[in-house]
Amino acid sequence: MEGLISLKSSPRTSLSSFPSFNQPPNSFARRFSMDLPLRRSSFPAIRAQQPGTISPKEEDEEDALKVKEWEVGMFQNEVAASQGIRIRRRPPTSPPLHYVGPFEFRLQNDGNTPRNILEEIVWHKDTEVSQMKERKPLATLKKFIENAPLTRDFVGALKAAHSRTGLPGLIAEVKKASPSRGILREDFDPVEIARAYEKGGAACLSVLTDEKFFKGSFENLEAIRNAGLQCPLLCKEFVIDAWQIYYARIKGADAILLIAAVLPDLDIRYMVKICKMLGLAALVEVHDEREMDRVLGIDGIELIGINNRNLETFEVDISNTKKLLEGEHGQLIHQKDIIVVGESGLFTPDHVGYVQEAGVKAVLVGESIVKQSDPGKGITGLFGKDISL
Ligand SMILES: O=P(O)(O)OC[C@@H](O)[C@@H](O)c1c[nH]c2ccccc12
Repeated sequence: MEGLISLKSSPRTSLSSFPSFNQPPNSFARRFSMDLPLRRSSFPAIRAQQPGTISPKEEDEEDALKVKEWEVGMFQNEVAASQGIRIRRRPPTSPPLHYVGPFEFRLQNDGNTPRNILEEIVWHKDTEVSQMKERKPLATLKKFIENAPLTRDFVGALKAAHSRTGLPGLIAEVKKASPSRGILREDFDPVEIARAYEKGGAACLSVLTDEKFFKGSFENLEAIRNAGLQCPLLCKEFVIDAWQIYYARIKGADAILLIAAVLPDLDIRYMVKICKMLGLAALVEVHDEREMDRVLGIDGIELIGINNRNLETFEVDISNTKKLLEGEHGQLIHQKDIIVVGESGLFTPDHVGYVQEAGVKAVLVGESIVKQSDPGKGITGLFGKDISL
């Protein structure tokens, strides 16, 4: 570390704040270090005379790019950490995604390995999104959106269902599998399930689009959108880049999930604005008090989801909804006229009654209804009465 001492003089960085997982690229250390042994090839002048090597200018540019990538990664993680966000974005030095040899040979827990499932999902998403972006650049998506049909009123549908039934409006989730529960339903026909949900009285539908961890897809979202149903659709994704919001809009979403455990405040502000611009509702998900505080400090949020499942450990505790709605939080939510959605782990009419009592006007339910042979009847079981009437 001593070799990096001259970094202290950089106006934008401080050595003490370097996250240990995010080491600078070698070229960076090389450039700024007085102590590192100088290899012959480090001297552009000498190397330039060797035939077949890259030019000093090329190497400089490559170095500059690596430094930039590393700096951006570092600041992003630092900003996030200062807001209590534990999920780190994929460090530039993380292990390759393709097979490079036996797993045992890779370095574990040196900061290059995801610390929990949410971090693993987010790191994988980073790679996935950069590949998708290359294939469909934002400019192309924007052109499609110009001709896309109007979105449906997601929040309005929840409010209408709540006033019609006196029960929380239901967002019924089309979910084939999850990392914590494995496959939930073998005979999985997304459109059939969506139809059954709508018939059973769901106000809105949630469609998982993550392929690797939830066995969902954007094709499912699109197919459900094209099936002629009325319910507004939530795109259930791990959004880390605004590009995904545009993509979801094209594939038929009326709303999109934004997870506060993953996104710093500035990203949430920016993404909420993009959602408004595109006619989408943003469901901003929180799991603890700190995230609730952060989200309540952001203007323009209409819909907050309280996840009863901790996405880092998979623990489910429905009293989390109650805890996060007590005291000042509850008052602020009321003043701001925000609709709260109770999410995850709801199986019985008692559970629904419990979160309603806590103050939610909507619930998001997957497992307990998707597992039933008739998911529409599953809804009747969940509420203890037929809510389709
Ligand atoms: O199947 P459950 O326990 O009823 O949960 C549904 C929904 O809340 C859950 O799928 C969920 C809530 N937030 C998420 C974020 C990503 C993936 C999935 C989720």
